[in-house]
Amino acid sequence: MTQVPDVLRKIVDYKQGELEEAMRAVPLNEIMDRLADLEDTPRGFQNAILNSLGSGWTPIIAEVKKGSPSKGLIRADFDPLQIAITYQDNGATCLSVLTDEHFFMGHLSYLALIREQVSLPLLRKDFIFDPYQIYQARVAGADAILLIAAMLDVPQLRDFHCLAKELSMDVLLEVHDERELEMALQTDCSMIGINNRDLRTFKVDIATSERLAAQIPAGRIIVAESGINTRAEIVRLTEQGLHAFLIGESMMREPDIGAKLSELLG
Ligand SMILES: O=P(O)(O)OC[C@@H](O)[C@@H](O)c1c[nH]c2ccccc12
Repeated sequence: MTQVPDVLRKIVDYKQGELEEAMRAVPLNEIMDRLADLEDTPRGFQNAILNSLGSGWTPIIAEVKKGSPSKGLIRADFDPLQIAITYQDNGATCLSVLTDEHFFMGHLSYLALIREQVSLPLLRKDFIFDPYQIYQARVAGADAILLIAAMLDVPQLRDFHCLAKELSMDVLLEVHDERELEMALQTDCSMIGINNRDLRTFKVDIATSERLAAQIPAGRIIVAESGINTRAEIVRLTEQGLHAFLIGESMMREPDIGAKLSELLG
């Protein structure tokens, strides 16, 4: 992990401690028991995106996000369930739920809370570096997980993808530059997310999506992530080959979240 950006390094170091604590509180064998007791199967995250695409609907993965290290508190009146319902009522295809507590003000329990009343597929948005977190995601109610190329190596990406698939979850594999895209293309993850936010500087440039999308062979679903604010940007990115859009902040900042989502959908 020599090239891991500083922020990411800091986050992973912190989360290592959190993970050890979680494993003491709920050991893996207990998670496995819960897994065996699960009655519902995951909702197809990737399929939902394909279905939207097939019917000419812009696939938006709407993010339930209270804050972030770069922006601090984004939304003070934060009711994760109400936000998820609003996203569903206004045409989101999938939801992304931040489950990191310390840096993003999220919580693992939001997945189950939302899952009970909202039928859209849910992505666990977190920093995954251990198989325990993948089992934990499934038991908590996730239908898909995020894997970040900047903090993993190719064998880990392959193994974690495999494990997610065994648990019937989909994977969104996030890249930010050519080196990470190269890694992603060495796996058979079919959904690649291009993060427009540079984790070294926090600068956002949606041209990153356009540049990297052009280098992805046909057959993969390409998701533009971060910094998307307008319908015009979505239209432009669609013309450049982007298939789906992961959007948080620009909706979280609006008093009327549903109206903003409708505007983004065009
Ligand atoms: O709020 P934005 O700029 O619309 O971005 C959403 C999402 O892409 C961003 O939250 C994100 C992308 N990759 C991540 C990895 C971890 C935590 C968060 C993220």
